[in-house]
Amino acid sequence: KLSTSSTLGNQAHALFDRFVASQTCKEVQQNFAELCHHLQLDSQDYHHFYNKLKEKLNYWKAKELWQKIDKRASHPDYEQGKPCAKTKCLVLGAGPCGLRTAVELALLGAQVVVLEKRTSFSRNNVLHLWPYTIRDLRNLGAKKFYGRFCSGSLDHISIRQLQLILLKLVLLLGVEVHTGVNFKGLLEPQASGSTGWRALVHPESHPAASYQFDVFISAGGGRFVPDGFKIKELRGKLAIGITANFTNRRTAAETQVAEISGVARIYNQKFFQQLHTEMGIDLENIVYYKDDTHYFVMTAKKNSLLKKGVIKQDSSDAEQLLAQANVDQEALLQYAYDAAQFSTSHKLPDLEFALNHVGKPDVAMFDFTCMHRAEYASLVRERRGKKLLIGLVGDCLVEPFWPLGTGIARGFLAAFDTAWMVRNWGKGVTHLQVLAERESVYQLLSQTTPENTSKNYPAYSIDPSTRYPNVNLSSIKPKQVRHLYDVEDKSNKKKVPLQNKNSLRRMVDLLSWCQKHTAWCERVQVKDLSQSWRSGLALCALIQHFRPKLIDMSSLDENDAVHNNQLAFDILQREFGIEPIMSAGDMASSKEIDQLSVVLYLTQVHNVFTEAPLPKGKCLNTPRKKSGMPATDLGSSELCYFCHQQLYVLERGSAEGKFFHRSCFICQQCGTTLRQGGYTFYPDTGRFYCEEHSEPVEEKGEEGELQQADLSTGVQVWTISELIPLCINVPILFNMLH
Ligand SMILES: NC(=O)C1=CN([C@@H]2O[C@H](COP(=O)(O)OP(=O)(O)OC[C@H]3O[C@@H](n4cnc5c(N)ncnc54)[C@H](OP(=O)(O)O)[C@@H]3O)[C@@H](O)[C@H]2O)C=CC1
Repeated sequence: KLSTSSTLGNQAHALFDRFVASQTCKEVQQNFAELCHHLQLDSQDYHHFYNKLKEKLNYWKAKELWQKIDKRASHPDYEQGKPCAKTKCLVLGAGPCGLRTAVELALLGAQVVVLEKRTSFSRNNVLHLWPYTIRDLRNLGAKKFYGRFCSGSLDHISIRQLQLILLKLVLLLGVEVHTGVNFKGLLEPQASGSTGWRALVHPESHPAASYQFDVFISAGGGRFVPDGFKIKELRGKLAIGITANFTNRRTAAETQVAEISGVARIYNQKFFQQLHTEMGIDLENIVYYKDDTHYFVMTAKKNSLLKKGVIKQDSSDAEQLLAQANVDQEALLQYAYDAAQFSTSHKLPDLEFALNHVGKPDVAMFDFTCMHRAEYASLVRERRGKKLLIGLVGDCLVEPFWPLGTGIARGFLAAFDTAWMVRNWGKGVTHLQVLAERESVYQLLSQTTPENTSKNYPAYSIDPSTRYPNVNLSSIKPKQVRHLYDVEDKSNKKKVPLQNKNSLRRMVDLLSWCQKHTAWCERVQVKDLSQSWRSGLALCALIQHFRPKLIDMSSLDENDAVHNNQLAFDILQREFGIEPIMSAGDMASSKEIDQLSVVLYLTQVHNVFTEAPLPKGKCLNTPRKKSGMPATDLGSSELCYFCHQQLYVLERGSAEGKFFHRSCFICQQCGTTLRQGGYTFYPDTGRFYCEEHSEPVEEKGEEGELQQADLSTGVQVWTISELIPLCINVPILFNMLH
């Protein structure tokens, strides 16, 4: 039903009101389309869209919003949309960070297309907002879109409400947003030179497939990192996060219950002790926020989860520990319910779980033991003379530890920094300078807190110097980021990254380290970093030297190389999470053992046993692309199980005895990236599915062809998981930041 203004005859005003008040992603899109239709506006005319809308909609409510947007758009940084007037951007992901970046890119004058695979915004979880984010969103008209936005002293918002606000805003700015579209990879410009960079999407026939762009922003969340980016794994002490959402009926009783903006164990020992004694629930911390739901996020101790039967069986491997099959869902619901009740003194009446996007009680348990951070934030790829700037924002840049409440603040900082980078790009700054400046700024991101960022919030802009005091935009020099420029050479072969000068030195160091710690075993003679490892005895000897309880070498037969290697691989994977370099069979029988693979593997072994990386450099892991490498005989198991392309150790994941590129490990039906312990495997067909698609669906026709096409486009894969043992003390960090 249209509101009163329509009865007065002004349908456009009513349509605008309806658009502003929309409460689902679908409603926003439909109401926007209707508004455009009614005003005869072409939403694809991105350059003039906003101004034409302003001209045609002479409505006081809209004008209030235009004032805010105009004020922002008049900032000198945007130069009235000139810097990026010729820039075309593709943003992957309509999470808060993708959408916030899209706003900035549109203000810079760029054409912006956003792709999002979900069709609804269904995340109840609530984000903590730093003061600058509240101000930023208010200045963009957040309160016009969502009246409750940060009223009083509130400093948080549910993810879905934030997405709704930003979606409305980007649409008004002429951004195209396509939901229900899955980004599958980048398509290089064609040989004929007739096309630029495009995206491979599903459904394949979607119009977004023909969009050509020169900037690609990946904001696909924690699980989506585009090819080419190195990822650091930050391994901390075991940290198990639980989120729970309960329906908020907004009754007087509910309104009165106080929020908990961060009760950390060392500050409120009595509370946690009582919780433990009375309920058997042992937590490190707990946060409670009210929004559309009553949202709780807590870090729980493993023992209490085991005692309460939430986790069925103990395991030293966090992934196994929290694998779906090892979690009793009912017990988890009870645990979260009890924690919520106790921490609010049982004052929330009729507590009922809110439902998540699949209609189940919205409670989830997450592993924060390992968190990921991209080693760099940007790169430039050039093919057939066409350059593409790629940037990461949001969780895929720095995965946040949710209870710390830093995620969205750092997410927005990165969105601004990325916009600044695109501005430089649009203004024709050389690609190495663009990258060097972006990386100089990125250095600061992980250390930012509300205390060490500028307090002059009104001055905040996309210019990093307005936000980071004393930032040095040229702390990284263009020559230091050459490796982030990925260009094919004239003979059309991919460039091989330069070998690190220190590599040789470090290989010698690694060899002597191995010799020193295997010298005790007469049966082992380490002469090199390849053939000497064939029998498996050298590896077993290393393990016995450092962890004598894990292995008994006296029982091993030198001639049973398969068994020895398997034993060593299993121990190192189980105890330290080091993935095998190849199958034990191939290690024993392949013609030549690849030295680089052995070096990379032993480097990880060295790091876990000494708890320090090799000196003189961070790691030996030189990223390699699939093509353009010197030919090495890596044996048959070195092909990816899924795409049959060559597979190097750093790209490798394994499950069910299969080896594959991590990026190829996707659900056969929906293409979602699969996680260890979060898939279903069908031995008969050899196929893997996500948990939602656990029934094998017969593939036929176009669907089947698409799967083939996805894999055969040969997007380069050189994502690297580097093991960096970092001791993150969660409660202490938590306290520092709250
Ligand atoms: N407190 C909490 O519980 C949570 C908080 N956050 C917070 O949200 C904030 C912002 O996160 P942000 O970085 O924007 O990421 P988000 O995860 O919010 O958004 C990314 C979006 O991109 C979609 N996507 C991923 N891969 C593809 C693809 N290949 N094609 C199309 N769409 C894709 C994702 O869908 P899908 O999700 O289906 O993969 C998701 O909707 C952070 O502050 C983070 O801390 C995020 C998650 C939970």
